[in-house]
Amino acid sequence: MLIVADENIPLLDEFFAGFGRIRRLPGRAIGAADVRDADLLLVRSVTQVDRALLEGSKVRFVGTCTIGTDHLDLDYFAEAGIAWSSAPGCNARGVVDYVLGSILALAEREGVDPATRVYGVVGAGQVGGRLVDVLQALGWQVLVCDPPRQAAEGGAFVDLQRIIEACDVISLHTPLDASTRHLFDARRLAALQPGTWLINASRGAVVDNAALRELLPVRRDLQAVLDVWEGEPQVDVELAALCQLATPHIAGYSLDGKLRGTAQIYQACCRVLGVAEQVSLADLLPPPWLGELCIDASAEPGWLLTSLCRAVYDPRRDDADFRRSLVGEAATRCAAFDHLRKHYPMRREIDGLRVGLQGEAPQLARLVQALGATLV
Ligand SMILES: NC(=O)c1ccc[n+]([C@@H]2O[C@H](COP(=O)([O-])OP(=O)(O)OC[C@H]3O[C@@H](n4cnc5c(N)ncnc54)[C@H](O)[C@@H]3O)[C@@H](O)[C@H]2O)c1
Ligand SMILES: O=C(O)[C@H](O)[C@H](O)COP(=O)(O)O
Repeated sequence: MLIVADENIPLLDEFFAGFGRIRRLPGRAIGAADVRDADLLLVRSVTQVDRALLEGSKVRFVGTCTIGTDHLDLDYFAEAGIAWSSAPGCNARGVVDYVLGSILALAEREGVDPATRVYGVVGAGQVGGRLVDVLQALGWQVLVCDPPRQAAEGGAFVDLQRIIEACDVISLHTPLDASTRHLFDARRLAALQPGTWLINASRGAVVDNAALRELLPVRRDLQAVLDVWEGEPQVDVELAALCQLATPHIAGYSLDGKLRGTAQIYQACCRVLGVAEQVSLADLLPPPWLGELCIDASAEPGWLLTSLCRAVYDPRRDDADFRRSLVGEAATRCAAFDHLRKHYPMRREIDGLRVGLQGEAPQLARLVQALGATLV
């Protein structure tokens, strides 16, 4: 069996060598000739997988080690009888850590207490749903907009207009499809309330990038955080310069999230091929560099919040690395975008962090648990 795989999928050998020969290629360069004799195709978000790539090939299973599926032509897969799987939720916690880190960075810069802001989460699935849980567990006020879930479940959802009118911080977590492309268009962007923080770690085109670039210089009160960009790996350099935080699509790039993505596709592959799973992610995850912290009961809650989040992840380093790369010709910048992602530094998720409290401190204990760290 021949497996064609994006070379940036971690643990390819550990999970897939048992199935056959692996042909590794840069994801953006995978072409029809490369996959013609392949049985399995394993990709990340940068490979468009459609009729043009697959017609005439032997491929019978496509796995994307990502949450997003907007690079897959699912209608064509159905028509051609090609099985497929994504990795739902694999890196959702990493994105939550990114959003929390961004909120804390902006709060520090602006001199505001994040607990006093009203949060709006647009899209409450794997990522947005986890974010809502954390914000609510912290005791912060959150409004949630998710029309498909509202239609299916009823309950306490609000519409987008209310999010725009009532929220100080708006975080976007919808899939990219025809209904969400430019969900935040020029009109909605202009309607943002004074001082709004807008965070997009979903897909670039959920926000009209050109409209945001036009708006930010005249609305200096708005603060934008962008992890995703229309036309990646090309990035609108002017827009990036106007953002408070700008990063190269790494919000979900925790090691745990990436390895989980590979493991989920391996499991899907085993189901499709009708073979028993032989490899377990638990045996392959290395221990975190930071395993345990000991906190005194006298600690101030705001300090603990920031310290725990930043001990795990602080997006300001990714922002700094990305800004340094935004120089030179477009081709150089595109290469730098991919380079930063390919050589992303080690980052773990907060649930691998054990926190000991010395003394009685119920408020601190609740905070540790709200963040998802393990209280010991
Ligand atoms: N930046 C990153 O590194 C990164 C990492 C992971 C996921 N993502 C992206 O984040 C997004 C969310 O991922 P997810 O796993 O939570 O997806 P999901 O499918 O689990 O959840 C998406 C939610 O959005 C809702 N939704 C759909 N249309 C909507 C609309 N018009 N308005 C409001 N809500 C709407 C859906 O009902 C669903 O509940 C996707 O675009 C995904 O590709 C980015
Ligand atoms: O959809 C996802 O899971 C994320 O956007 C993920 O971080 C994409 O990573 P990539 O496949 O581009 O390496």
